[in-house]
Amino acid sequence: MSVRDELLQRFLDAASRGDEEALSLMLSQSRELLDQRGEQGWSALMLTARNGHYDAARVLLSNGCDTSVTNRSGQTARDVALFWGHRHIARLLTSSPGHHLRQLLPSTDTEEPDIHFNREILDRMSDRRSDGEWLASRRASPETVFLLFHALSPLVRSGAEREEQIKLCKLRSAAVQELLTSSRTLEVFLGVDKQQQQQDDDDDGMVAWFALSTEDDPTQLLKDKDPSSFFLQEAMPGLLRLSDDDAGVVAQARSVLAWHSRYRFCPTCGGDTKVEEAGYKRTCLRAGCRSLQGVHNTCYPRVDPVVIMLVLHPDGKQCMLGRKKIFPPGMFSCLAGFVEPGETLEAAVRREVQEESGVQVGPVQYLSSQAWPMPSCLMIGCHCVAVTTDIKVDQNEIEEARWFTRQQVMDALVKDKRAVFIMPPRQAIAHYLLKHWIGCNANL
Ligand SMILES: NC(=O)C1=CN([C@@H]2O[C@H](COP(=O)(O)OP(=O)(O)OC[C@H]3O[C@@H](n4cnc5c(N)ncnc54)[C@H](OP(=O)(O)O)[C@@H]3O)[C@@H](O)[C@H]2O)C=CC1
Ligand SMILES: [Mg+2]
Ligand SMILES: [Mg+2]
Ligand SMILES: [Mg+2]
Ligand SMILES: [Zn+2]
Repeated sequence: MSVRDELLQRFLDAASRGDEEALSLMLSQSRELLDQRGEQGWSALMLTARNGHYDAARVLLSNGCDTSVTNRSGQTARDVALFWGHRHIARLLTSSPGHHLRQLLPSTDTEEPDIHFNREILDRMSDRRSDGEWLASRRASPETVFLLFHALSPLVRSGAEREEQIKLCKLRSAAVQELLTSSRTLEVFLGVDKQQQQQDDDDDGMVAWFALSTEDDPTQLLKDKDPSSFFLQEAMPGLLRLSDDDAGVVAQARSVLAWHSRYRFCPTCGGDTKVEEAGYKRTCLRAGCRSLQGVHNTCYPRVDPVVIMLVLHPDGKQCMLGRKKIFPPGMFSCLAGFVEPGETLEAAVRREVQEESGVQVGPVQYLSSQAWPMPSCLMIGCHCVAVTTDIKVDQNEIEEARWFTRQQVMDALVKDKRAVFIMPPRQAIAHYLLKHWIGCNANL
C-alpha cells in the first residue's frame, strides 16, 4: 500500500468511527482527502452518514465537502443516511438550492380551514342528476328547499341575531309552483341536506335543495311575499354577510348560474344548447359539433384556478402585501392571479408575483383553497419565499406593495391603534394565509 493510500484509509477509518478531532487534524494537513473515495467509491461523508456520526459529518461539511458525490451504487451521502434511518443527518445533507429559504415556510400540518364559502352542508349526489323521476319526486316534496336568484343575486332577508348578517330565503314547493313551470326559469339541483340524510336513510326522507334563477321582474315576484325579503344588491361585500352554511351553498349555486348566464350558446360552434344533468351540463344541439367529441369540457361549468400567495421576505420576519385601487382605503392583501394554460401552481405564483411586484420568488408551498363565486374562482392559497426584495409595482393592477413586519400584521389582525394597514376581511383566504403565518411564527 502506498503512503497516499494508507493516509486515505486512516482518514476513512476516522470518518467511520466519527472521530472529529482526527478528521480535522488530517484535513488541516492534507485537504485533498476531503472528497476522495475508497472501496466501492465510499467517501468520508458517506461513512459518517452510514454510521450516524452527525458531528463528524458537520466537520466535513464545514470544510466544504461535496454532497453530490455518489458511490458505485449511485447513492449520495444523503441517500445513505436515509437508508440507514439517520434522518437528522439526511436533513443536514439536504443541499437543494433554497433549502434555507424553505425553512422559512410555515408548517402545513393544519386542519382544512372552515372559512367562508368552504362549508358543504349538502351532499351533491351527482349520480341523481340524470334521474328524472327522482328529481320530479323531490321537486314535488313539501320538504324541498328552493333558493331563488335573479341576475345572480340570491333572495335574502335580514338576519335575526346580528344586524349585518343576512339569511337565504328558503322557499317551499308551493311558493315556487309558477316559477317551476316557467320557461324563464333555470333550475339547478344542488344536493340533499347531509344532516337529514344521516338521520334518515330512506330516499324519500332526503331534503333536496334546488337553485332557481328567474328572469322575471323581481318587484313583481316579491309582491305578496315576505316584505322583509330582497335580492342582494352587490355580490361584494354582500355575499360576505351570509352565514358560513348559507355561503357554502351560494358558492355552488352562484358559480353554476354565472356559467349558464355567460355560456348560453355552444362555445365551439355558437349553436343552441340544451341543459342536462339537472343544470350541470349544456350540450350542443348541432350534430357533429367538435364539442361532442373527446373530452366534453366545454359542456360543464367552468372553474378558474387562481393562485393567491403570501410572499415572505428572505429574512423570514416580513411579508409582502399589495393594494388594488378598488380596495377600501388602508386595506392591503395578498397578491393573486389567474393560473394560465400549461402552467404549474408554482410557476403561476412566481410569474404573478414577478408581474405585480417585480420580486423574484424561490420556494412555494400550498396551504389550502377556497371557493370564490365571483364568478367562479378556485383560490389556491400558498406561502412562498422571495429571493429578491426590491419592489417595483405594476401600476395597472397594483397601486402599492410593501413589506410588513410580523408585528405590523399582528397589530392589523387585532385592530390595534398602532396598526399601519387594514387586514383583508376574515372571510377571504388572504386573511387566513396571514393568520397562519403569524401563528406559525409566534414563538420566534
Ligand atoms: N378570496 C380572496 O382572498 C381573494 C380573491 N381574489 C379573486 O381572484 C381573482 C383573480 O385575481 P386577480 O389579481 O384579479 O388576477 P390577475 O392578477 O391574473 O389579474 C387580473 C387580470 O386577469 C385577467 N383575467 C380575467 N380572467 C382571466 C383568466 N381566466 N385567465 C387569465 N387572466 C384573466 C383580467 O382581465 P379582464 O380585465 O379582461 O377581466 C385582469 O386584467 C379576482 O377575480 C378576485 O375575485 C383576489 C384576491 C383575494
Ligand atoms: Mg393579481
Ligand atoms: Mg396579475
Ligand atoms: Mg394574471
Ligand atoms: Zn357546438
